[in-house]
Amino acid sequence: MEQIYVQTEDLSVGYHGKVLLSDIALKVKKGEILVLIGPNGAGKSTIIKNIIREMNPISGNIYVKGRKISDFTSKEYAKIMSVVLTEKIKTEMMTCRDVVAMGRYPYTNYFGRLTKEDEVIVNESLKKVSALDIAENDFSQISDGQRQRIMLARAICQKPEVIVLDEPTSFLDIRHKIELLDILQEMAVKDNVAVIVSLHEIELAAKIADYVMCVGADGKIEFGRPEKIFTDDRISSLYGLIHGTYNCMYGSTELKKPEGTPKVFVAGGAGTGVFIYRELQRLGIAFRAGILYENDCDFPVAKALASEVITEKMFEPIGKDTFEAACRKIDESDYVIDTGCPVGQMNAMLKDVLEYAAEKKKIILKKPDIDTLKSLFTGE
Ligand SMILES: Nc1ncnc2c1ncn2[C@@H]1O[C@H](COP(=O)(O)OP(=O)(O)OP(=O)(O)O)[C@@H](O)[C@H]1O
Repeated sequence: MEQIYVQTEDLSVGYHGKVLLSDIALKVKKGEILVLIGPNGAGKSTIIKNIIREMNPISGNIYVKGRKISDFTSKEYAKIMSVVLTEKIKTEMMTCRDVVAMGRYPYTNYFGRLTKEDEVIVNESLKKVSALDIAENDFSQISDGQRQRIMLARAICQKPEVIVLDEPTSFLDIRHKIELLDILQEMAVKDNVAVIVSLHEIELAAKIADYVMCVGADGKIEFGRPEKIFTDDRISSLYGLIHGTYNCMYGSTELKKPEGTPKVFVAGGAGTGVFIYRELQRLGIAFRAGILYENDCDFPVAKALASEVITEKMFEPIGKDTFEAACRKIDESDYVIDTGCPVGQMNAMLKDVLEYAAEKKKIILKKPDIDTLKSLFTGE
């Protein structure tokens, strides 16, 4: 039977009696990953601090296994829940192995002595986060990313039923970010752990979340499946994106489009345009792009950066109307960039577009490198 593991009821959280967030309706089952996303200062850590009992709710309740969290003893809670926070823990003369072993304390005897089995678990946890090589290093003298992995190993070592992590990827390089997410996924799927994690990398959140909680700067909270939450408009308004755009499907960001009247037409497609569009953006040169299908991999970047995109319906040959629309835009341009898009039956008219540009004596740049564009448009 599916079991709701962590759940809130009429929960309000905040500081010094002042409510920061209210009506927090959160639930996670065993084997599920809940990801908290939202802008800086919205309150993700505050929710997490209430779940891990570092703070008390202003009102309402949090339940784990159907029991109010305030009813658990510290040792009971430590056996169920492990926590990975970003803040530095103070340690004196402790090796990384010692810190990881602290995760076994809820299970050790009064003197905190580790059994052989505990030691095996400590080793396995160090191995899981690829940290065996730094196991004997002084914990206070390792990098931020290494420290984050050691703290994860400590949490794994605890063999929890719930793991709560606040921005665990913030200091990790891409390899270790992926490893961390892989570990969380494995804990959820194989070990049936309930995972609650806050992330700033929304592209990663979209990949591992079973459920997402968006915490808005205005205190608005939304909870749902990733496919409902991750829409370009929602993410744009959640983070107040004004200097660029975010594409949920590809998990990519683009900076803002160049302003001004476009004098460049980029004839691209099949991924040949992306670097040209971005270079024009860096140079601040407004441009038009075409003729692209909306399912072309150049399209999302062109849509984000070009002043205008001439498109054709998916899976249709480029039609006469679209060709003529492109020609009109070429008339208004001084330069036409041929990005070298392969031409086949469907987009055969792209060749005609380039021929039209030649007839109209436009300056045609064929597969220009970035230095050529730079010297042409900036004189450098
Ligand atoms: N100890 C505190 N006392 C009073 N206000 C606090 C305290 N800690 C945090 N806040 C405030 O509570 C709000 C939410 O902070 P919180 O750390 O929960 O946000 P967050 O969503 O985790 O942000 P970030 O993404 O930047 O880590 C912020 O306005 C912050 O300034």
